[in-house]
Amino acid sequence: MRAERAYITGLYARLDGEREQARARYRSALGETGIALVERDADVRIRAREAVRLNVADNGLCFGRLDALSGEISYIGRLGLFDGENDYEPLLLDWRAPAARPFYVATAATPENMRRRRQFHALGRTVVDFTDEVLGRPQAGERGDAALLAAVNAPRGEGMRDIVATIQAEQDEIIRLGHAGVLVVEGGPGTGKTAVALHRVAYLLYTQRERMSRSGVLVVGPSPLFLDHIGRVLPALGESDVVFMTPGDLVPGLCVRGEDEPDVARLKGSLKILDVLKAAVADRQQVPAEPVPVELTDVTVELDAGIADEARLEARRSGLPHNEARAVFREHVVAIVAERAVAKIGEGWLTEEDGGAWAELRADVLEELAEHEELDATLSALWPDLTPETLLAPLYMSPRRLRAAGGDPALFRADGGAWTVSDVPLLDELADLLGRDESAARAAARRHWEEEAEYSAGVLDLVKLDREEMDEDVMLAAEHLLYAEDLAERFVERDTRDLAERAAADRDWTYGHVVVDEAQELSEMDWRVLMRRCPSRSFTIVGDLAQRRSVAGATAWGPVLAPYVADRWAYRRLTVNYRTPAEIMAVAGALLAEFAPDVRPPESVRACGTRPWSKRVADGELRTAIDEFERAEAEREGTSVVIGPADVPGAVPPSAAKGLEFDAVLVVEPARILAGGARGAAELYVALTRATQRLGVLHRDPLPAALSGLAEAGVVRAGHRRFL
Ligand SMILES: Nc1ncnc2c1ncn2[C@@H]1O[C@H](COP(=O)(O)OP(=O)(O)OP(=O)(O)O)[C@@H](O)[C@H]1O
Repeated sequence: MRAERAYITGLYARLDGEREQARARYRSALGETGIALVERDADVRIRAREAVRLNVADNGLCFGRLDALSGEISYIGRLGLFDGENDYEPLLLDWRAPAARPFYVATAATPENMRRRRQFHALGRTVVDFTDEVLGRPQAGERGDAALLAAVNAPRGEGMRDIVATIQAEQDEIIRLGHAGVLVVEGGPGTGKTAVALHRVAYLLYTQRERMSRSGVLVVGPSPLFLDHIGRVLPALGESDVVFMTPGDLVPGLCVRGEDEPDVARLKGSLKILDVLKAAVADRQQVPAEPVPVELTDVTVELDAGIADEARLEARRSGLPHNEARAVFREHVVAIVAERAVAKIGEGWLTEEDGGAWAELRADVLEELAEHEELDATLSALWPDLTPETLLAPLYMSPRRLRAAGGDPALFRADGGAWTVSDVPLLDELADLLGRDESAARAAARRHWEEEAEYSAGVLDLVKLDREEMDEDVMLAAEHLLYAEDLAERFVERDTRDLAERAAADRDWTYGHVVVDEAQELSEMDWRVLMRRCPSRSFTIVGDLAQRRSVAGATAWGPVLAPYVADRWAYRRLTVNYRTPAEIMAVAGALLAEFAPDVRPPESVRACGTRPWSKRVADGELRTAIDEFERAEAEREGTSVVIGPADVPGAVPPSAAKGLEFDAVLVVEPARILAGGARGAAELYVALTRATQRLGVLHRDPLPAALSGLAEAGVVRAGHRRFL
């Protein structure tokens, strides 16, 4: 123990030394002069990142040691440290380094040329204990799991923690999997799917740093609460090039939380909606019902349905998106209108021989048409410039438009722009179908330019204020040389925002890797958005079909992925539940057997010695019973939650608890959760599997049969703690 303490104290000393150097480099980068601002910003950012990387390791810098059969010893930790004075010998191996792998996968039966695994337990920077496993000698059980059990039993605090010290072999295999394409990881509740996916991100960022830190990683999770819950894990591993989003945030500028009724969500989530969107765009490409007169100086011609139809055909044939095809439409209308006008004007006084005069006439007419405001207005009415929002909102609000596009009447809503999460993939799809609205882009560029020029003019004004203190000649020269707009141009420099910020704001950003959590909830249309964001198809998809709540979600992975990668995707299963103790999983498992008899529940890694309980309450007693639970939990360490139907005060619906966990969970009115919609059983299953220690159920209606394994509260059984 003394030797280990000394070694680990030495590691912290080395870390402190490196930190001090990194801070000094950061400070000097901040003060750098004589280089361009852009370069300095980049340098500062690199140095800041270096300092952050070294800052993450204050707790559990080193958590293990491996002794190989060859006698070689390595220490494993959150980051790599090298001995600067001794040929850069590794002092501490980064957990992601290939040489650290045996630490996670060696077992008594397959020792991977290792003799012993040692796991340290620390308080702050001090090692207080360690456990040893001797490998290569078959023994009962796979691993001496003291460290794992301590980790999974510990009370939960703010957010999820990383699991680097106790990654299990089946998890490690997934984290390090060399598969470059789509990987689906399935497993029951609490099997560490989220933890594994996040550690895989850290691993990919470590092994493919160059590529990943250029393009970043996108993590998609079910709710902002969930993203908060997992938000600490990657920063704790020193990673920051990661963007977190819910499906409602996938289109920049939108932050949508509302949901549609299940039937509408199903319609919008299906690929069949694509035909409706295409037809809705086509429906906005009109021909005039009555001929529209186009008045020119010398003649008036008519823009009739025939002309518009011909031009529309050409524009559609161009294969360009709607807004870009508008130029083709315009060009054809103008060409035909011009021909008619020229023929009309020249009729009777110009002959075939008057080639030059015809050409001149045509040029005059075209010039007039180019600036013709009424024609412009007519063209805009026939083929309007559209944004996804200005197409979709009026479509929802108009039964006529819906009918014309072949949309289900159920898609109607009075407030067209009250976006729901199911609208987000439709808006994203429309961005492609409509193409760029160049006028908007140009206006934005102009605004940007004007703002910059204004800022520069402000700078010049400031300079002028100082004029008394400046040499008059120098001042004049500066004013003459630095026109505001020139100055603005100098300020238009490379974007200096963080990668995560830039990526989140840019619909055309393509990520190096995408993690999809609770992936069973995503609709076919959601998958299209995600695939567009990652053309290289590098995905870690984690989910559990049995926990699916959304009617538009996946019932199998194959059909969801086939349009993008055919059958070229890898599948892995996780089988051990690290969250829910065996006693609670037994109850949840009985429910699972009822609604998904083919799915095997995961096996809990531990029992907690306490049976989950139920209590029947009379109508007026529910509130008091909830209060009682909350009071009892407030006195304990850890976290708790009440999960129930939306109308129970103080309760959160199961959907809001998705992916989260709490030390204690009180489920209220399970029969109503079960009966509440097409996926009620899955919702109740999610609710029951959130607890790491204690589960209670309060009910007024009779308990669903599947929950008969609960102990009735008030009955004290030998060996079981009493609740309430
Ligand atoms: N190897 C491990 N060591 C310690 N804790 C672990 C390990 N694997 C998972 N856990 C813990 O188990 C709990 C459940 O993990 P996680 O939330 O990733 O499960 P999940 O499969 O995503 O669950 P769900 O499907 O219910 O959302 C977390 O507290 C996680 O830290």
